[in-house]
Amino acid sequence: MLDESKFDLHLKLWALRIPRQLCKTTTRILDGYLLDMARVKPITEDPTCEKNRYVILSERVQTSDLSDIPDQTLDELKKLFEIEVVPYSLTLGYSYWGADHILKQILPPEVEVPSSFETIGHIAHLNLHTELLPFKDIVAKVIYDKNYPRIKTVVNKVGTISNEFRVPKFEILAGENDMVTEVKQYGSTFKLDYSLVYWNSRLEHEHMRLVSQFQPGETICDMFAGIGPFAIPAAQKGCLVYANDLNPDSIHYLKINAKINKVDGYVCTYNVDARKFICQLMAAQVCEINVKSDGSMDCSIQYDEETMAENSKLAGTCLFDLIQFFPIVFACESKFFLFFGPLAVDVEEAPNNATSDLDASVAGIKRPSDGCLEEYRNAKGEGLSVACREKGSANKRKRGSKLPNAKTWEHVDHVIMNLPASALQFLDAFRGLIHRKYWKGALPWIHCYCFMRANETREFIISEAESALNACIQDPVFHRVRDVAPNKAMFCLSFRLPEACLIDDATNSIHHHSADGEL
Ligand SMILES: C[S@@+](CC[C@H](N)C(=O)[O-])C[C@H]1O[C@@H](n2cnc3c(N)ncnc32)[C@H](O)[C@@H]1O
Repeated sequence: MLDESKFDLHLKLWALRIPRQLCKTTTRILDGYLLDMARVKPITEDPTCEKNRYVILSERVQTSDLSDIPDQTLDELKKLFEIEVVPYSLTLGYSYWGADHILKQILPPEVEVPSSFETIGHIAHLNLHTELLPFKDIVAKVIYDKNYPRIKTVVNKVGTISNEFRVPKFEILAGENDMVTEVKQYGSTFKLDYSLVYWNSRLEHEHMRLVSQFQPGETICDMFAGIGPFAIPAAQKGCLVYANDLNPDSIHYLKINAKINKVDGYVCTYNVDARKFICQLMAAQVCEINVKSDGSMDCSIQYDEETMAENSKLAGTCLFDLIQFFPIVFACESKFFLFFGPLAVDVEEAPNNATSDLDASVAGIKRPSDGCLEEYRNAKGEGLSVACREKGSANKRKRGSKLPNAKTWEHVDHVIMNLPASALQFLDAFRGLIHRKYWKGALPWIHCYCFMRANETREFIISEAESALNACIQDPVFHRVRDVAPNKAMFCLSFRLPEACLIDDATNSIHHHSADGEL
């Protein structure tokens, strides 16, 4: 328990009783001799007469004869009114002092007073050093008292982050047990449960820096989107965003945030592993699903029409994962055909070498109706999210911005990879992912976040990225995001995906660079 009376400071001061209408002139004349303490006004009510005021004098004025004030100043006052000096007692208590003043008195001198905390909506995250842990409750109470009502919950991280969703465990030290909050960043609103999803307020500038590089109308893929701090502002700017996260709670809040910010028609959400996400989104593929009489389904996937071996890339993909990705669905009796890759452009352009099942069904096939999707939902008993590009409103989106027409296997402008601990290791997913014969325009920019330790160099990071891609990176751009520890910094490595990563359609093989960078 904190004894708040311990912080009371009793001051014995002097005040002048003056007519109310002379307050301004008197304070001007007494400049330098008035009480000068933060958050305490030197003019106050006279409890005995409402026509008068007390002008409280500074501690420098120690006697009632006012001998500490120059005669000249007093003479000036005497011209205005008859000087009347009264004793004035002032008590500055717990509520007056700031957290820093109180904590300095409570904590042992050898312990450093915590100077700041991260604010996430109404939550204060303390992140206390080990030496402060024995005092955590009292520190939290002071932080809570001094910042209420802006702060309603004070938490501290327990242990180190070990889970793949990058969400720390928290203990609530003071205030309400409520971890659902709202944060505003550069005009976007984010709702989140801080105990379930990743959030770092310190990345605010980085989110904006990267989004400022996107142009309205561009297509963005965010492989580790969290609750949307890149995705939402990008969509607000006029981009079409494909946003993925492995944490189902992140996707839950990402969807909510897209709605809150009125860009739900422009943010397509996915909840799969990032490697699977980028493969399914950017590879040109054909998929056939057979619904069996017992409601279960069979699925066969073709890459590039004939490369059935590539099926292994999607091994373990469940149908529900797959169906999230495909904007065009055809139904034919008990079969559903999901067309993507070149087939999705237009049914009439279906290549001759499509499988016989596909050939048979292409004749007379109609665009999917809501009924068809509904049928799938019923068969599967789960929600379905497809074809998000035309629905919804976007009041906050940049006026006049046009959504891109190209499909994601034809063109993507930027790929964001913000999982600094391991994003570099996901770069291998781009090997042979894109087919030159379908791709339109420039290859995407990859923005890959990473950590660099004091004993590592930029060249080392680039060589890691190049060996994952199995290709040389041209003109890499490094941006130092922030220092995360004394010998560890977070960087963003941006580069255009090298041509050498593409599948060369003539040979149906991936271009490789030799060691000296030649093709
Ligand atoms: C460092 S956070 C970044 C979130 C967000 N982009 C931001 O800037 O706040 C990394 C995110 O990647 C997600 N994640 C971790 N492993 C993943 C994986 N294998 N595939 C997809 N997402 C993953 C986590 O759930 C987390 O939300």
